[in-house]
Formats: sequence, structure tokens, C-alpha cells
Amino acid sequence: MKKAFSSFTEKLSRKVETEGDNANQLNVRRETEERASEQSQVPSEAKAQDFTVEQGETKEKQEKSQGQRSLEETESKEIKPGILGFLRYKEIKEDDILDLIEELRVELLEDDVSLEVTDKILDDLRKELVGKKISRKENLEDLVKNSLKKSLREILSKNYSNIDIFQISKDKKPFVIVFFGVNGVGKTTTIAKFAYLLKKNGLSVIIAASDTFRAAAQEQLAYHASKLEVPLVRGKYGGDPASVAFDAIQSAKSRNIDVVLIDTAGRMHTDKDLTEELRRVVRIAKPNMKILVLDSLAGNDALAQAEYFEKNIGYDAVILTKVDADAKGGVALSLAYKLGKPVIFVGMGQDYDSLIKFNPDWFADRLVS
Ligand SMILES: Nc1nc2c(ncn2[C@@H]2O[C@H](COP(=O)(O)OP(=O)(O)OP(=O)(O)O)[C@@H](O)[C@H]2O)c(=O)[nH]1
Repeated sequence: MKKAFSSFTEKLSRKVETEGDNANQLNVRRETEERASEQSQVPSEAKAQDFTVEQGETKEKQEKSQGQRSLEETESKEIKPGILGFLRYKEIKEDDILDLIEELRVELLEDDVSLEVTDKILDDLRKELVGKKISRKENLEDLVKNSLKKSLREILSKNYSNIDIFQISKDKKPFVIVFFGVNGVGKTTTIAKFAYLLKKNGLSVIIAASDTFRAAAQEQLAYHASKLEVPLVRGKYGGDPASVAFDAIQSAKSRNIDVVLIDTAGRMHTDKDLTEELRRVVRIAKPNMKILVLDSLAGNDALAQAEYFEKNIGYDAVILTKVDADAKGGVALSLAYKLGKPVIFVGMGQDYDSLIKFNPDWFADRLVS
């Protein structure tokens, strides 16, 4: 998306520079010619004092030559740099940006920004730019960047929540969080990162490996749990995920543990059995918070997944993973604007400390700068 924005700014700068220069040159030329014509009307004796005309030149040639010299003189004597500087600006008209706005529309849509959000960005941009007077290329770049940032911040802030999850986790013991989403979005990795953050904030954690559907998921969690020195309740392959969640909660109660993190099997929209199974996990665990994990690289499919889970399970917040690997960046905008639920964290890599609290200002800057 950065590419789309910078290409828009560059093209508009070029347009304004070229047209601004043409307008300036035209003004200077016009002014110069007017002065030359004034001079050509002075009496012939005066002209003779100013210029020596070679013998043998035709009258027409002489006049032309005189005109040319007066033009050169006027250019060198009369046009001061201050005048040029003053003329060097352009007012941006609707027509100047029409084609560029259309190009940007295509690029934003290609970058996974939804139609509604694309329209909003372009409307905001049009309102901010049309009628503005630009005097230098840098001014224009700043103007476009700031206009875009303002619009993106507004979009990203629409459902933003500044909840302090570590604070609210202290209010109820044990605080139970269940994570779900489709296959491979990064649930297990995110749970490990989340456990790391909770520990860093002074909270004790237990993990429930309720993904009994994928054998490797248990091993993956066991690896992270041992690295993070966090207790883990495992289930048998093909076992009942709700029982694993229940056991982990009981264990947290008896061991006075602050937070229970429940991993679940990834499921596609079409997995009716797995969806029913997830409902059961939620019914039995009675989580204090349900987090939907979405993958930034899923494009507009992430929105469809969010709608599916909202309709079938319901959730409180979103964690958006793999933002570091997403060159487009449009999904976050669409999600933040359309879901009606806050994005609370973003995954920015594979390391434990790469789960970052979502912040609209930071994200808007990242998309534009
Ligand atoms: N670059 C990057 N990769 C990530 C991030 N989060 C997760 N991954 C990678 O995404 C892949 C899938 O992650 P998992 O945690 O196994 O995903 P899952 O949702 O638990 O997968 P299933 O259990 O199969 O549904 C792994 O290779 C992770 O390392 C992230 O924020 N950035």
C-alpha cells in the first residue's frame, strides 16, 4: 500500500511541477513580450541610441533584431527572481487529481482494502487536496502524506479499544481466554507470544492444548510451554477438546494461576462438526474473552472469516497475525473499519516479543511513511 500512496504523491508532484512550470513560463513569456512590445513603440531616434544596426540589413530584419534584443534585455533586466518565486505555485483542481484518484482506487483494491474503505480514503483525500495551493514539491508530499494519515487514523480508530488486557486479567481469577480461527493463521504461535507477554506483566499462565485434531499442535505447544516455563494441559489425539479446557481451568483454580489460554483446532467455514465442537468448548470453558485470530495475508477472506465466526461463535477482539510479512497492509484497514470489534494486537514476526499492541497512529504511519 505504501507503494500505491507514494506513486500517487509522485505522480501528483510531477503533474503540479510540470503544470506549475508551464504556467510560470507562460506568465514570464507574456510579461516579457508585453515589455518588448512597449519598447518597440519608442521613437526611432531612441532605438538608434540603444542598438547599432549593421548595414545592409533589411527593414524587417532590423525590426526583428531590435525586437529580439529588447526581449533579451527585458528578460535579463526586468524579471527578478522574486517574481518567479511568487509565480511558482499551483492551486489543485478536481481535474488535476481525477485520473490519479482512479489509479489509486485500483491500487488500493489490489492491496486488499475493501470497497467501502477505499471510497472513504479517496473522498477524504479529494476533500483535503482540492483547492489547496502548492508552492513546492515538498509541500505537496507533506500535504498528501498528512491527508492520508489523517484519513487512515480515522479508519483505524473506528472500533479501537485501548483495553489493558493485563490489567483486566487481574480482575478475575482465573481469567480464561479462548483463541480460535481458521487453519494456519497463527493461533498456537500467538498463544505462546501471549503467554510470554502475560508473564512479562507479572501474571501466571497455564495453557490448554485443546487442539486435539492436529497431532503436531500438541507438540508445538509443548515446545513453547517448556521454553516459556509455563504449565500445559495436553489432550489425546482425537480426544475431547472441551475436557482439556475444563481440566486446565480446574488446574488454574487449584494452583492459583491468573490466566488460562485455550488453543483450539483451526477450522474452515465449512467445518460444521468442528464449529459445533468449538461451541462446546466455549459453553464449557465460559471464557472471559474470546479472541479471533486472523491472518493479514488472507486478504479479503479475513473479513469473510470474521463474519463467519461472529455469526457462529461470537468474539470480543481480534489479533491480526503476519503483519510483518504483508506488503499490502489493506486487511487491517478493512477489519478495523468494518468489524465493529477491536483489533487488540498485531503479530509482527516469529519471536515471542513480536506481538505488539495495536495502535491506530502507529499503524497509519507505518502504512504511509
Ligand atoms: N511472519 C510471521 N509468521 C507468523 C506470525 N504468527 C504466526 N506465524 C507463522 O505462521 C505459521 C502458522 O502458525 P501456527 O501458530 O502453527 O498456526 P495455527 O493457527 O496454530 O495453525 P493450525 O493449528 O494448523 O490451525 C507458523 O509458521 C508461524 O511461525 C507472525 O506474526 N508473523
